[in-house]
Amino acid sequence: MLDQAEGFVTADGRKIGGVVMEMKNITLRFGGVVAIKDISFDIREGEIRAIIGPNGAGKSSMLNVISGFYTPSEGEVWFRGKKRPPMRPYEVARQGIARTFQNIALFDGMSVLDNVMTGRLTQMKAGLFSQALWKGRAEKEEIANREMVERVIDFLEIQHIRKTPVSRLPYGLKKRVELARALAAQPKLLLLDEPMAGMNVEEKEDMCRFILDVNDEFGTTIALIEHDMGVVMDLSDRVVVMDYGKKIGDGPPDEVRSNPDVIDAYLGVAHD
Ligand SMILES: Nc1ncnc2c1ncn2[C@@H]1O[C@H](COP(=O)(O)OP(=O)(O)OP(=O)(O)O)[C@@H](O)[C@H]1O
Repeated sequence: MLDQAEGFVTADGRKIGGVVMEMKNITLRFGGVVAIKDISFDIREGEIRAIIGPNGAGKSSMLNVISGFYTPSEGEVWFRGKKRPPMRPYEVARQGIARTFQNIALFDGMSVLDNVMTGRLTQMKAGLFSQALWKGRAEKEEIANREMVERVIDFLEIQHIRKTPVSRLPYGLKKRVELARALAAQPKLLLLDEPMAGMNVEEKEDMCRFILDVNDEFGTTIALIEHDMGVVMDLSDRVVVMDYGKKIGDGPPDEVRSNPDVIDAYLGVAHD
């Protein structure tokens, strides 16, 4: 085991680094509904962190707090050693947090390539004015953007559909294009909202492999919500379990699997 401040080594020998994101005593209310009740957990550099729980447990709300879509009613969000003030989602994206959505959010009429290019928008520094003044700098940036996009397209094996409009793609490939767009932003933290939802077994296997490869090859820290327990247990280094807005478990998959509260609340319950 390494020092906890520096990180730790998982049972299968993966090295996990220091804390990248810390959620401290987060509470989120919607009027009278308390979606998240005083939850704390952290996300460490290089890990795959899952958030699971039955329907309505508060998982999406939590992901939306991390991505800046919701500002918590109470508690603090710390990212890379700094307390994060309330921010708009685009500002959070600029800090290096990218996400995919439960219901695919791509530009249907645009090609795969153009969709993935939009992932670079948060990275672009040269505005219209500086593009006019410093053509060279804008050109350099454009080349770097293209290079990153090509690398991601190659990596996720979607070269053959690069010119295809997204509307013509089957569901599993659309999900992969969404992953590509998020990855094109070179995020420090990648949030995946039910990346396997609605997929058949083969598509799930592919997506699983790509998530592991992204984590491994790009070193990307990943936090995901997923309903498929098999997937969660196979993929994740650590799992947070939520139920009725509370945290009822937090630890490596094996530990969480044998936690009686988790078995009661989630694993023993049939889930679609
Ligand atoms: N915008 C909102 N306004 C009011 N209540 C909300 C809102 N979003 C979520 N909630 C409520 O907060 C609670 C947690 O919902 P959330 O969608 O975060 O759960 P979840 O674990 O992601 O569920 P699922 O697995 O069904 O997606 C639920 O009771 C839900 O009805």
